[in-house]
Amino acid sequence: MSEQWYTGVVTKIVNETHNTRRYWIRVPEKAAFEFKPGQFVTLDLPIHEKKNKRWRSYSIASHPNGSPEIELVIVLLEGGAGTTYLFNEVREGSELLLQGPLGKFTLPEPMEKDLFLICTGTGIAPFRSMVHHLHLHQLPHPNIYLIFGVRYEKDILYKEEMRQLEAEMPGFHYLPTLSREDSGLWTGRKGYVHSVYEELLADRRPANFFLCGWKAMIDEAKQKITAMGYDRHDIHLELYG
Ligand SMILES: Cc1cc2nc3c(=O)[nH]c(=O)nc-3n(C[C@H](O)[C@H](O)[C@H](O)COP(=O)(O)OP(=O)(O)OC[C@H]3O[C@@H](n4cnc5c(N)ncnc54)[C@H](O)[C@@H]3O)c2cc1C
Repeated sequence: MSEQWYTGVVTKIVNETHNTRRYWIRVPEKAAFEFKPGQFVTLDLPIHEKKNKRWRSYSIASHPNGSPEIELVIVLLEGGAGTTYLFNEVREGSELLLQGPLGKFTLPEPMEKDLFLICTGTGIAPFRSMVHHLHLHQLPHPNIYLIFGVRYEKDILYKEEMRQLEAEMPGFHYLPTLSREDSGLWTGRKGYVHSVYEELLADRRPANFFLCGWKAMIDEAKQKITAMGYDRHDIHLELYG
């Protein structure tokens, strides 16, 4: 774990959806930004005098690739000080103070049980990193179910890329699930993420759960998964707030 602060330079910003942006940040002090898929960085944003009120954490959405650059995917929270700053003030070429890599939300070693990666919104970030990493290095893995909840089809992040990975990776199942889509054009899963893993685990086979996103989804998933008879040690969390 690194407690040093680095100056990163924003090299590219791309709108991923109507309210979510991808930020690429290069850290020139590091020849390669080394981290484990699933880890995060903390940004020190100039939004408050007090240090601890300036810090905002973001999962690394890219996979380790030997370069000094990482990608973050950030949703604008209305009235949120950190994301308002990132969306309104930060441009390509801007500098950001960051610390990392941090966190223990990483793939189990060895991976013996089926993996259920359950997320909402930008909670997909650490899982994108993990799945790309497994694919790139052709690492052996059990069945992986990426259950990704958003409200509408327009909110889905990395859609084409995830579909491509699913086509190329035997045992990887991509399950975007929409809670509010009612256009009639969506033929995929509807409802909340919970009904998806409940259905897939009707046989109660051994499984490992990784949950990432905001409190409401995580609390509900923890409660439902333990009610299904799984041990709390099989549940790993990355709570965004
Ligand atoms: C380890 C970690 C990794 C994270 N990774 C990401 C990431 O990859 N992408 C990302 O967009 N965010 C991520 N977050 C959340 C991020 O750190 C900020 O909390 C978020 O960007 C809001 O910051 P803000 O200053 O705009 O809002 P604040 O003013 O700090 O937020 C106000 C309140 O809103 C809640 N909140 C914030 N966003 C949401 C939301 N979308 N839905 C429901 N409640 C919310 C917060 O819990 C807080 O109580 C992560 C958080 C942690 C702890």
